[in-house]
Amino acid sequence: MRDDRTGDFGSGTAALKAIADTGGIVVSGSATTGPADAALWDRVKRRLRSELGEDVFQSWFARVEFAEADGLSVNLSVPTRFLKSWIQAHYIEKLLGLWQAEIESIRRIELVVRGTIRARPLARVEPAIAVAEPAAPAPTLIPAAPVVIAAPQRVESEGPGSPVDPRFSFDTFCEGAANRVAYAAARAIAETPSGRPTAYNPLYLNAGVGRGKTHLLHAIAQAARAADPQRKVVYLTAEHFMFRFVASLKNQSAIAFKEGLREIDLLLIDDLQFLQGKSVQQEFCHMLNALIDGARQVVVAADRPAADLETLDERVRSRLRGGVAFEIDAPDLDLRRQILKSRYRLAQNQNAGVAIPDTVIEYVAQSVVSNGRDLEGALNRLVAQWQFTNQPVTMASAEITLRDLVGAREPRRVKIEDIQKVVAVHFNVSKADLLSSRRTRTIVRPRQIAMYLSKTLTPRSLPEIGRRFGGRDHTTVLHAVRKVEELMRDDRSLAEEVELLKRMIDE
Ligand SMILES: Nc1ncnc2c1ncn2[C@@H]1O[C@H](COP(=O)(O)OP(=O)(O)OP(=O)(O)O)[C@@H](O)[C@H]1O
Repeated sequence: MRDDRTGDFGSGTAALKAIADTGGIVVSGSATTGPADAALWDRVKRRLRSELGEDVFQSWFARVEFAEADGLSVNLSVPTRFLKSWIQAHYIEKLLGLWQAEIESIRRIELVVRGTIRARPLARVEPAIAVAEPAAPAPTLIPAAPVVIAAPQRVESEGPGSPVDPRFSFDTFCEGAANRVAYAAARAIAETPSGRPTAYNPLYLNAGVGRGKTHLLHAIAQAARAADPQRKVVYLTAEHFMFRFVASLKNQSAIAFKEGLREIDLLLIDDLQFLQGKSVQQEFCHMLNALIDGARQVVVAADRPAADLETLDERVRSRLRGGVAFEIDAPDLDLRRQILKSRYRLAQNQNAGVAIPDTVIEYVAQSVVSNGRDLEGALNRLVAQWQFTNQPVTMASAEITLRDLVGAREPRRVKIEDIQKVVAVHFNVSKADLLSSRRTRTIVRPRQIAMYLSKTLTPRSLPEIGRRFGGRDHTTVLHAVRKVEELMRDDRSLAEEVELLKRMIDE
């Protein structure tokens, strides 16, 4: 903690000096914090800034805070796991060196993620960290109404139906392994003329939240009406059905209500799990029987299999069991990519100039694995971040914005084989190419990146990494590591690509 100018220890740093003078043995208390330590940290930051440049400093260190220090270690706190692993991988030696210039006895820099921030409502977006602003602005509050992708334009369906959202069409529905059968059945129903119900009657769609049940029902309703405007198509949520039924009893129009329902050609019932009440369920059962027996098509969607709808009348359940049930699974990676890309195209049409790098879209696809709604929510947040901060969306800022959707996960032990596999697939080369002595550019760069990742993600030594890459010398590995670091400093998109690879390896 010597003052650069005087060579003396600054005033107020007595505690740390005492520790340093005892060769790292803590004299009193296990750690010290105070204005003097903050001054030391300021000095380390000044050095970082001048050695790394303002841009790099702002990207990675502007939100790092000094927590505490003892004679052996310095604890710094960072806002995210991402930042922790980034600094750990790239700057830990530099930090250690700078701290040792202040206190010789320091042996370790500990990075701690600050208290996990509670899940925020979708409307709140934190500022990006990877921006060259002098200080991070306060969180920006986005108006609660959806501003990014236009709000649904609801239109009333004919007769007793619930509103249908024109955006939820077959054109905007992405098909994948998780929903292929349900999608095919939905299309067949929409295209089959009235009076000739399909083999799936009733069709029962079961899926966890946000997996596209409502979207498919709305798509069927719209496509069926477009194919035959005379066809009586009604989309109804179970709640809407209950509301209409109870209201009709009250105003003594129950008979007209029941007759109206029985004339339907195609009935689509959503969220059946919410159907409550004995008389409502009885009426529902009568309607189901009348329609199916009268060769009309019925489609029902719920968030669980019919057998698990415990509050549902056994007669309704049994009638549903007489049809065909399909489940929509959680989207796999390919479907997640499709959904994101289609939503991103929509967002681009509605927000001129919005730019989210491919690597960030891929990051979202890899890390938000739950359902279509969360994917949409993630994309909305990124577009909102871009709108409200006026800063480009980067991998680092996306990680912060989406941290509660992505969910915390302990890093797992990475193997060199995993790295070679992921890098080979990503660059479309074979693992044998990576280990070979071929020196074509298309192989050399992936090989260097794989070596760099092996050095930063595993505890393996340079000679060991060299051995695992076809028996190369440790100096070759060192050269590769330095080369990739140098390239990443000048080429942000390469840096993001490498960051993406890290995440894929950590999957
Ligand atoms: N395969 C998909 N293709 C395109 N968009 C999808 C797909 N799956 C889900 N989505 C989108 O995700 C959001 C949620 O879907 P939807 O409302 O249909 O889910 P749900 O299964 O009805 O969920 P819940 O039971 O919570 O109502 C919608 O905006 C929808 O467009």
